[in-house]
Amino acid sequence: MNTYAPHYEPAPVTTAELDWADLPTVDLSLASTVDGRVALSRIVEQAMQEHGFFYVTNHGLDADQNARIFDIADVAFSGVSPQDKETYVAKMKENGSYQGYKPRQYWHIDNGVRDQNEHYNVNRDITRREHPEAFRPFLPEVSAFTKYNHEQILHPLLRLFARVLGLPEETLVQLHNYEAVGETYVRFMKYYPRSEEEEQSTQQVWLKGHTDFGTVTILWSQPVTALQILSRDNVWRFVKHVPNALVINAGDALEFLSGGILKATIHRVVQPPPDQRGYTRLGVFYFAMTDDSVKLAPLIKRDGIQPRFTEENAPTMADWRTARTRAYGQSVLKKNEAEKGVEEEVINGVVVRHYN
Ligand SMILES: O=C(O)CCC(=O)C(=O)O
Ligand SMILES: [Fe+2]
Repeated sequence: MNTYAPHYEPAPVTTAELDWADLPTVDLSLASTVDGRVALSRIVEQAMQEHGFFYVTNHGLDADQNARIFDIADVAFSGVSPQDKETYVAKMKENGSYQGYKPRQYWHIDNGVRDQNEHYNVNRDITRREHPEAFRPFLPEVSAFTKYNHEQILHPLLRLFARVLGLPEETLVQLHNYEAVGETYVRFMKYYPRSEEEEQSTQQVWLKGHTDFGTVTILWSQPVTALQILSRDNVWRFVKHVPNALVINAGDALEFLSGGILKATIHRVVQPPPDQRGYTRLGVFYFAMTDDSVKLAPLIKRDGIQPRFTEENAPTMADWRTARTRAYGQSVLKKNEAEKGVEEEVINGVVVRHYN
């Protein structure tokens, strides 16, 4: 018998008419045959060129299993006392790691306004850290969920990305071992409604435009519309909720490994449309990174595309994620004089951009 968790009921789907990103869909049930993988890799290739994001459907978990994970996610916030959250806070500065709680208001957004979201981040090796007492009964399910994301979703996607790059199918899978030392983790994330003043001072931005640090991000679609991607025509477009689908994007590390062919797409979170304001927004993610020891040098080179690192100067996955985690939302960013709303910092010799 699974431990009881109160049901988290998300906001109803918005009826607002918005500028939606028209993202392609990868039906993962087709990945079991070679022909299927060839066809899907073409969809992935085009999706990555045109949008940098795509949906995944038929991943194998049903609507009830999906709802259960969101119920468990909410236990980390509604079911844990403020004192316990403090006890299990992440050592972002000391360790360059998000494992544990990222408290509300830890990040600076804009004009002195800080974020209104909290996370609970759990390494796929759930024994790496201790967990708040109220959350412990759910650890076996969380562990099964990370294993499922890793082996049944991440690995099949990495095989498709390898095909897109013209590499042997297992090339990227071999860099993402479930058992190896590395940061790949599940993030539970809850956003809280903000004051009118906070909305105005940040021009409705809840989470600045950024790229993810790792290789692949698996976002479990949820109904509160607020995620936007920066389209290739430089317009921010909303990602529409698709029930029980996944929203997939590449992060910095996959961009580096692919020699710049698979781009880490910039995305941000903004205030939801009027009919969804006043609700909390609960998210579930699987942030994949390579094993810590992997050097993020290009696996392939293509004419006309300049890789960000060479074999000599590439950081390891551990170097990159710890540097990014220490700096994110904390470092003083420099305004880019030429481009409005763009701020920059330099990490491992690479300019990292942030967008308002
Ligand atoms: O909340 C979302 O939809 C996206 C969050 C995000 O981009 C992140 O945590 O990196
Ligand atoms: Fe992100």
